[in-house]
Amino acid sequence: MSKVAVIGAGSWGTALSIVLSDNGHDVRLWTHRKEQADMINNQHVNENYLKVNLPENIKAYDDLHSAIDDVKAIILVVPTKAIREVSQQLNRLLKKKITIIHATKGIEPESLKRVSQMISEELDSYSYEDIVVLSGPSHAEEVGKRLPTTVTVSSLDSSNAKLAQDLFINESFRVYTSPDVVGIELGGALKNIIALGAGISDGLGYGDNAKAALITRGLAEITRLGTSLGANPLTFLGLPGVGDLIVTCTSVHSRNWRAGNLLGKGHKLDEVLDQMGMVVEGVRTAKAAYQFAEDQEIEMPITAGIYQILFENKYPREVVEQLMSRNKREEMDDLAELIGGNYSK
Ligand SMILES: NC(=O)C1=CN([C@@H]2O[C@H](COP(=O)(O)OP(=O)(O)OC[C@H]3O[C@@H](n4cnc5c(N)ncnc54)[C@H](OP(=O)(O)O)[C@@H]3O)[C@@H](O)[C@H]2O)C=CC1
Ligand SMILES: O=C(CO)COP(=O)(O)O
Repeated sequence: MSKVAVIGAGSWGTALSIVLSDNGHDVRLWTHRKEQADMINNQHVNENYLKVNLPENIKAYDDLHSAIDDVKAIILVVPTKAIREVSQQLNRLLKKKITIIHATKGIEPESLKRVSQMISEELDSYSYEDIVVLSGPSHAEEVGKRLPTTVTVSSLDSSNAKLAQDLFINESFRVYTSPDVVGIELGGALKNIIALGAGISDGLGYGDNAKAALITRGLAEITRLGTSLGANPLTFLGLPGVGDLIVTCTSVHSRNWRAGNLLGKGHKLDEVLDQMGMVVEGVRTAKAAYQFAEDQEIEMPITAGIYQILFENKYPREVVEQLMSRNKREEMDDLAELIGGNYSK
């Protein structure tokens, strides 16, 4: 078994540490807060982030240098906005090339860069091909209780993806591989926008019909943007696409759904984000996707509506009216366009 470092001691970093510990690995969980490291080491809990008891072979560190010393792999799980800063810290410390797996779901607003691009830009001796992404329908709250979960790992270097698969796979955590890094990262990031929308819809008191429509038409938008950036459309029908979209739009565990739900009930964005205490990635991702879609003239009406609610103080009900009164369309034309084909009647 191997020494592995999990960088980021939030809910997802903690849950992934449990999987790795169950697989017999020597897990070093890094946090930038000393008091949190002390709590994990002395009481074996990480109470603000995951309400479970932690195995004793998860050791917390607040010193990054010691955390990554002699490890076989680094799992990077900080929010997207911290990825560059933490990668820069790693860059100063890394003495040799170690496999890096990230499990972060977001994109950078100004550049629309994906997480693997950001990481490889900050690490001198790494290229984009070296980074692995892990994504799929996987709430930390369920993984922490060892409930059955499936995810996908991907890297342009398939040996890195296989290494990640072997590190994580067990009887309650099934790991697939895929070659489509772009699709997997974009699926994981963009579903958070639609989950905000599903939460808003529930907060407004709408029903399952509205949510099913958001999921389905949301998937069409994700696929449209994703394929324009080189993703394989099939990926969006898999675990990192429709799978993650379903779980995030329908689960009370979802931070994005919960934030959306409060917005739908009339709370202001700042107040909602203060209340959450955990990262709500969909907010920054909505800004990134909206700006890109505008620049590239990609049709993303749900994303545009959510952007207006988040950043232009538009009332959610007005956005729903706007979406429901769009021009009449043929659904099959849209669907065919998503896979690059033409539908002829
Ligand atoms: N939670 C989940 O179920 C899942 C989450 N993800 C993704 O994983 C990523 C992390 O999410 P999650 O664990 O939920 O987030 P949380 O908000 O639970 O935790 C984030 C952690 O990162 C730390 N952090 C934030 N900024 C920095 C920084 N600059 N330097 C060091 N540490 C920092 C936080 O520290 P502090 O305590 O100081 O805030 C906290 O420990 C997100 O991209 C999310 O989308 C993916 C799948 C499932
Ligand atoms: O990505 C996730 C589940 O797969 C977690 O989503 P939330 O950040 O909305 O909780």
